[in-house]
Amino acid sequence: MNPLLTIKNLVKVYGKDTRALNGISLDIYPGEFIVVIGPSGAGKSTFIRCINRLVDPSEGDIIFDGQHLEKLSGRKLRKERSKIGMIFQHYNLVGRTNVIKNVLHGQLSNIPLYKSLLGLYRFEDKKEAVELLKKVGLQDQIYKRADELSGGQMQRVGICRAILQRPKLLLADEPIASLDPLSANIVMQQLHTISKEKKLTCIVNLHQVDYAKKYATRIIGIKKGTIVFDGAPSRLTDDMIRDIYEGKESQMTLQGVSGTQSMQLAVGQNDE
Ligand SMILES: Nc1ncnc2c1ncn2[C@@H]1O[C@H](COP(=O)(O)OP(=O)(O)OP(=O)(O)O)[C@@H](O)[C@H]1O
Repeated sequence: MNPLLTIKNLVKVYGKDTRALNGISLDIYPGEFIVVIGPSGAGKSTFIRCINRLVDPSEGDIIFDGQHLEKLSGRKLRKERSKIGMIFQHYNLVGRTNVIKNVLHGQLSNIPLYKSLLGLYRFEDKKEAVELLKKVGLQDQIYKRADELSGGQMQRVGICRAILQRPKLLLADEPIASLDPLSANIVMQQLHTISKEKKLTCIVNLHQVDYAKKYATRIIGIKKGTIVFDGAPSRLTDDMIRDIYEGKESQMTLQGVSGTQSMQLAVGQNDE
């Protein structure tokens, strides 16, 4: 099987000397559900954002679906980017717009501007938007304004919008970091279920190691801009987790059976 995404020697330097990524190389294959873990400041967000060029890399190759994304700009970049869905920590919904229109924004790059301004979305897009909203349990909120929803509901709309884009790759940058444990559990479960159903390739940044172990087909551990672990969740031992988070306080959360209790474990008490 050919990789969907190949990253070679990816380096990102912010300003003069903040080396956020220090030469990351890896292949990502269709259908993988990858969770990226690592302490705060390790470079997880920078890594995800370099893939869709929200952040411009300083060096390296990003070969997605046969295209060198690092070389593209303008229309060609927008075209390739439309194949990559993104889920944000703070949802990035249009608050004054209703739920279904927010989901339909996933199709903005595929319809002419005047049609989107007039709300003239295709029938099949509207149908799929409703089906997706049903799937995540928001069928009763379809015409509600997005800013009237809870954080967990907003993120479920964010997932539907990203899926309606019909992407080949889905990126999620700390999708549950702003949510309470119960909502986080629901959002992770739905993200995982929908991605599996749609056979999507996903890369998700998380602080919670327990979710990484529960859902990932492969975990990437990043520390100081370098990959320090790359493998199956079963291979990630407690000692390795400690090494990854050494000197930092991690948010390893142990979920209770109900998913409502969470216990914070501090790994390495010598926090800087
Ligand atoms: N726009 C920016 N300008 C300058 N430095 C930045 C910028 N964004 C990130 N950095 C720096 O790059 C490094 C990696 O940051 P990044 O946000 O990628 O890490 P992270 O692992 O996602 O952290 P967190 O889990 O806290 O979100 C950090 O030292 C950070 O301060």
